[in-house]
Amino acid sequence: MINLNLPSCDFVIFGTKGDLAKRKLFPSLYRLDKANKLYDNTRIIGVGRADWNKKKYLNIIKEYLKKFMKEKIENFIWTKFSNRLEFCNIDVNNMSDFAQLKKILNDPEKVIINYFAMPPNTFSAICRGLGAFNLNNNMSRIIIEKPLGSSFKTSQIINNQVAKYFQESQIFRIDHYLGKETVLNLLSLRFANSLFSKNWDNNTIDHIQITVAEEVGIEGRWKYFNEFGQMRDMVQNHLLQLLSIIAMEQPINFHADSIRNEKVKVLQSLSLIKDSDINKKTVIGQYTSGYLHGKVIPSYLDENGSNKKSNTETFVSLRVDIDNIRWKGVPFYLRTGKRLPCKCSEIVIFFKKITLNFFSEHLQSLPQNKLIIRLEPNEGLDIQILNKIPSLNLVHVLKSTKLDFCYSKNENFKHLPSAYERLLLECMLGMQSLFVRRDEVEEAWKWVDSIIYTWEKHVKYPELYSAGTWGPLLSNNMIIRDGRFWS
Ligand SMILES: NC(=O)C1=CN([C@@H]2O[C@H](COP(=O)(O)OP(=O)(O)OC[C@H]3O[C@@H](n4cnc5c(N)ncnc54)[C@H](OP(=O)(O)O)[C@@H]3O)[C@@H](O)[C@H]2O)C=CC1
Ligand SMILES: O=C1O[C@H](COP(=O)(O)O)[C@@H](O)[C@H](O)[C@H]1O
Repeated sequence: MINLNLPSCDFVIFGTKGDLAKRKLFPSLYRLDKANKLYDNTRIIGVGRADWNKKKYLNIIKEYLKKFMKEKIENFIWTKFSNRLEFCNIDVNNMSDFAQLKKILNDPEKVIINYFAMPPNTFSAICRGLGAFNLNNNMSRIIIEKPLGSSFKTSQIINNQVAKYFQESQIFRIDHYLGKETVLNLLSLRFANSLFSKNWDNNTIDHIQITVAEEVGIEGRWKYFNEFGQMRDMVQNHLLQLLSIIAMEQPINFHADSIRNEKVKVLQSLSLIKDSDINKKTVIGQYTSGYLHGKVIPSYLDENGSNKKSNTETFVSLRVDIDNIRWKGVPFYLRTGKRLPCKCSEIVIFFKKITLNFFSEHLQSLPQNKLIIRLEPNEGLDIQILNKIPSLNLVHVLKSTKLDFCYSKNENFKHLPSAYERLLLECMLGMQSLFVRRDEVEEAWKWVDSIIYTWEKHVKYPELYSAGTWGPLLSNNMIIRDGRFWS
């Protein structure tokens, strides 16, 4: 149940007809309602450009839920949920339209959560509209989506526009990876287990791999994606957030700023990749047609339908070094791409082999210890260790074996709330630790900009890879050159 000492709230969803609202926000709000996590008087006000009456609006939202939720709509929950719904016809470029919203938001005691599920070039107009009607007062919060800008400079412009109307404590920058259960578990794994907390540095770890592989292609977002590419769409935010959590020092407590302070230090310590290393440490790719699960997949260029040429990357792999005492000499290999063989996100920690002991000769030919953190699917962990094979043999023969923990096989771990459910709830409660602070976004952009700038300077084109494969061969070469292999 929600904490009744906190003020109740209303949600305002700008962009109620958009893809994000349909696929993620309404289903998550429905599930929060089903879990009794919304206040009785919470309303959900959809903002969009349409002449819809309430009946039409309710039908539309019900259709979204039917289409995008795995579970069936329950009549009782739908009745409760639909009573919360209202529609407000606003073109955010017409400031006077906000007067209608002001009329609806008539309870000064309530927190208002404004979700900007809209293109970033509308953020400034929304802020102005809210400001004009004092809807940016201290009861008001905003949630803004990634990517915030397409470079350090453009992210500053957006952050500055928003900061004219809202304090940092009112701004919730969402990165949905931070709401995934398995990502939240990284904190527990690292800091609640002495097994790992004491063995998490360059004395014990050889290298770390972070893979975020997607099966999907561009899914009707070609125009947006072609401007951004995988580096800006995925690495700048999701992958660098994962890396920061894996690499950060232990925060002094769970407070938002304690966690964000540690993450930002990691981002500030990312080594810049020298011009002369750009081909050694970075690989970009673009998919051509291929096969996935026996189906023919069109190339990136054909997905667009207009035969437009493009050098946008749909795949990136990088060797990242962190310039601090804990991580000196431990490379982080990052890889992410569209149209890879499976949807699979995982972090693999490769521990160093033991050198000087009585097994040492034998050990050199055996795999090193690994901790495999499966973010999705098959959420869970594997630990790979060496065990003696039972036998009467007088010498110890060792074999790499797995300790496997899988969420779905454990009664207490079966229900995984979705990332957006978690993040909407945290915002309702005013908790910012799972949201990204301005300096984190900006530090991540500075580092990503430096790489993109070098790619452009050296006119680096993406290597082609067939859909359904693990990206360009050069990505394998990048890691093999260091004497290692992708997991
Ligand atoms: N879709 C996704 O999975 C993800 C999206 N995001 C981010 O979320 C945000 C929204 O994305 P998405 O839902 O895909 O975008 P869409 O283009 O699907 O939706 C945007 C919505 O904004 C509305 N809109 C645009 N201009 C105005 C205006 N002047 N007044 C009122 N409404 C307006 C559009 O209304 P109309 O229909 O009338 O044009 C549309 O419903 C973006 O910032 C995106 O980068 C981030 C991660 C994932
Ligand atoms: O933010 C984004 O994330 C999705 C991948 O999210 P996931 O939760 O399904 O792993 C990605 O497909 C999209 O391009 C990007 O904008």
